[in-house]
Amino acid sequence: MAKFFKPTKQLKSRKHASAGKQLAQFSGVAEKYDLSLKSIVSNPHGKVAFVPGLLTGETAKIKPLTYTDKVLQGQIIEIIEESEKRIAPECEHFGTCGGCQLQYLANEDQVTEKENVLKQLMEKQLGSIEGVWQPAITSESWGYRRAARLALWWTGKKKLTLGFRESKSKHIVDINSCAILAPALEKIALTIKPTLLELETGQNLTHIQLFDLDDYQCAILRATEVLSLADQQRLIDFAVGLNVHLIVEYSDSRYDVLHQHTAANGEQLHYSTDNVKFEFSPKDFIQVNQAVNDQMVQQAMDWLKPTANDTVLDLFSGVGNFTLPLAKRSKQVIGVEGVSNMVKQLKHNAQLNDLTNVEAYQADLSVFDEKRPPTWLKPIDKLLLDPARDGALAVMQTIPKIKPKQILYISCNPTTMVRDLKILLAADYQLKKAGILNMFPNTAHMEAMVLLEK
Ligand SMILES: C[S@@+](CC[C@H](N)C(=O)[O-])C[C@H]1O[C@@H](n2cnc3c(N)ncnc32)[C@H](O)[C@@H]1O
Repeated sequence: MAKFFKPTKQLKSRKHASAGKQLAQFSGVAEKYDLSLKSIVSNPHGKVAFVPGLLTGETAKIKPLTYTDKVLQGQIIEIIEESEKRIAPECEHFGTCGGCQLQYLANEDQVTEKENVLKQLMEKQLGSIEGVWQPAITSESWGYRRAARLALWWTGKKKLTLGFRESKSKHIVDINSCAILAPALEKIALTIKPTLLELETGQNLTHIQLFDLDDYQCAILRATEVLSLADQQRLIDFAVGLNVHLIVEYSDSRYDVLHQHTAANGEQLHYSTDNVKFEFSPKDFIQVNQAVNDQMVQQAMDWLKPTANDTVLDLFSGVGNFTLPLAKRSKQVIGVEGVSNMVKQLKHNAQLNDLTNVEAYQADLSVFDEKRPPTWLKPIDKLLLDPARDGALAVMQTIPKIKPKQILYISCNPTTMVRDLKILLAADYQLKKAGILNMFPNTAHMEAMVLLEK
């Protein structure tokens, strides 16, 4: 049968809508959540209406923003009937700042709702998950971020906005508080501003990166041009006052340590988990919620149970967050990571912790060439993979070649995780355990850990 090209209807832009082609406002009931915890709301337009900020069961007056034939994205005008689960947001920047959008739900309710949507997705796509579900890994809902990057936006020599992006905008919210940061980092972010405003060459500064390390805090100011000597002295005075390890890093990667914290001792940035020390550079990926990371690594070891006879493959290994705890318990561990600096860092971290049974490879795991199998591809006993949001579709092709008895999949995107798990189930693996990790409380981000066995 001939197929005819049918143009799809474009999303109506806000501009278009405000020009008179807007769908009528309506009152609707929030019926259930989607994967990003937006509510799906009943509506008279015959579309699936997604509305953020609404709890299941609530009735609200909704303004349609954009729509296609089937889907409508709406905005709350007024909540008519509130859920008893709704709580007052704690942060004064709620609604403007792009972060922490779920703070109208208590932490335990956020966890329950995230679990519910993931369970429903897995049951729908993968079949029964009876007996598989495990308790969630959680942390305090505030003060959990041990690393953060804040923007500095100058609109004149003496006008500085310091904070995070506004929701759906490039503008920066000028923060007076940020309860999501570890308290020591919040203190630096808030107290450095008056010093920055005193600088004569302050407009050279574009960002501040903050790290709450095992034994001290580090601030890295990103600069486009060298700061004047007088400004460097002002920053040194600030860093000495707060005892912060302070670095200015320039666009060409040169950097000056303006104040050396005594605990820094010329070392790199570092964190510890499972009695392993991990050094990293500011550009490397690290897990930002230490409490969840500590539990996540322990649970990975408990579920995968590496033994002294096992060869384990750790894909998307970063600087070795799972590789090195695995190496402490296994015969051999192979770590594979795409960013070559992180591969170097992983090798360095293995040495730093006297682990001699680690091999580390750089590879792009989003491609798999059947004709040129990579050097890291060899038979193994167990596989751990912790991909980025795209998941690990290409890696699925390697599974029949390496034949792991067990696979531990850690995910930050349920959609790609379920897509990949379907392939593993079709290859005769069975789901044994699954649960969520609430790595980012007060946000809709969802992480999960799943164990499969042949
Ligand atoms: C979610 S992080 C996990 C890192 C590490 N397992 C940890 O816990 O810190 C995902 C890692 O995958 C790496 N990565 C992303 N895409 C990749 C690709 N196509 N090939 C190889 N590595 C990739 C990233 O650089 C990052 O280090």
